[in-house]
Amino acid sequence: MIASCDTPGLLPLSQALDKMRDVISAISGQEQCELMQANGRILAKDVISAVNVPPSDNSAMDGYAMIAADLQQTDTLELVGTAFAGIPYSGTVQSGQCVRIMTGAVIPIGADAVVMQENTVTLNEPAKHIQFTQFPKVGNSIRNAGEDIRQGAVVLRAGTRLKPAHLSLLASVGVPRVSVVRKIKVGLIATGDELVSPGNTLQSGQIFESNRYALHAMLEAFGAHVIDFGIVEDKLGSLQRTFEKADEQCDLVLSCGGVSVGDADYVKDVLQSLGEVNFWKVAIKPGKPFAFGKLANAWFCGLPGNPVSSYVTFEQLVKPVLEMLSGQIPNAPLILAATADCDIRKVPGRADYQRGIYRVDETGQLFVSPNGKQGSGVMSSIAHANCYIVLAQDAGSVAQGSTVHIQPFTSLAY
Ligand SMILES: Nc1nc2c(c(=O)[nH]1)N[C@H]1C(S)=C(S)[C@@H](COP(=O)(O)OP(=O)(O)OC[C@H]3O[C@@H](n4cnc5c(N)ncnc54)[C@H](O)[C@@H]3O)O[C@H]1N2
Ligand code: MOO
Repeated sequence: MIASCDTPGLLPLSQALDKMRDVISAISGQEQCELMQANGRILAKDVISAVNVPPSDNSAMDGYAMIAADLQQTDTLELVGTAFAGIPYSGTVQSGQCVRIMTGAVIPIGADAVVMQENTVTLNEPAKHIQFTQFPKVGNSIRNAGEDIRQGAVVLRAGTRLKPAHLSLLASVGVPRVSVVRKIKVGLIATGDELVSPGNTLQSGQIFESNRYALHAMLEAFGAHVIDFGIVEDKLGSLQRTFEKADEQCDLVLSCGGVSVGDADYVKDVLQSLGEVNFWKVAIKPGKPFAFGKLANAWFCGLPGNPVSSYVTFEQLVKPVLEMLSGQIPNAPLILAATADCDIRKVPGRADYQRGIYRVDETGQLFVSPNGKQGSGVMSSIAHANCYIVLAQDAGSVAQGSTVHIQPFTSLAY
């Protein structure tokens, strides 16, 4: 029997993700990575700080360090020395004395406050006495030892995807390299007799293969090691052989196309013969015929061939699989409320991921409208959009002025 476009009993997206979470566990391989090369890698172990950051109390300003209580009695102190960042003052500050101090220099023993130099007057040349126009509290302009990170504290948790700020944070605790999860190996397969690579001349009935380019780029952006198996013809034997080869080498095999109910849609049959289907058909639009299962060795995701469907299912279903496999702390997509700028058509039965353009008006309010034709073959709808308009599975059409949910594309980036 041929399934109709909105067959009842499709698996809601949240349940599909739960089913994946139930069976997938993180791979165990890890490797050492120099900090300079670690951007985008996923931490395999918690990092504990061996030091305080900053290591010592130090000055936040160029100025003078003194005993704050002295400036309750007098406005002028004797200048007894200098503290530079990296070259501390070797003496002890006594009552009535002050020390010239630079930003980052260790607070001299005895001193308990710093006054920035703009709030002082140098009385003689060379300077022997400093007059103060600010009367500080204890701790003024002092950065305390350990105020950023305490010795023994967890700096970053296992599963953190390292971003530039994390790298500086790790360097600040003196870590030169980190244990990261090894790259997930992903095999990429496009299926379809009609597909030819860009650079060739199209014969009658052929189209340029395009899905692999976005999928490859998104996999690389995640930090996966991609093994590209190219375009495979719609023949059971060819598909079977390619899947077997990919299964031997990969943690995850991704195919696109051939997963629906047509006479040349063999992907599910191959999955059934080489492994097992966990689920097939999800209640999202586009992307309904998405299939998930296990081959002998690798996990398997069968993405629909329509270009927008393959893109959307990658972001909504495959990306979470990559996070699960790499033990990454899940990165829930940002959902914002926006006002529909126009009526939006929607048929109940599947959750829509319409491609939209949001804008912020002069009062800061967010508005959104669908971007052009919403067909699952219309790649320009996604290429020129900046968000998904997410309409719930049971919802119908939405009237202009209603509140809808959006997922900005920037929040889906790694
Ligand atoms: N009778 C039914 N027909 C269809 C149903 C259904 O429920 N009943 N579902 C439709 C939906 S929804 C989708 S999505 C598609 C998915 O089908 P397949 O995954 O089998 O994909 P193909 O048939 O192989 O291709 C669909 C479309 O996309 C083009 N394509 C495929 N691969 C690529 C590629 N790598 N680069 C560019 N374009 C590609 C292909 O030429 C087709 O035009 O099924 C519906 N049918
Ligand atoms: O579910 Mo399909 O709408 O063409 O992607």
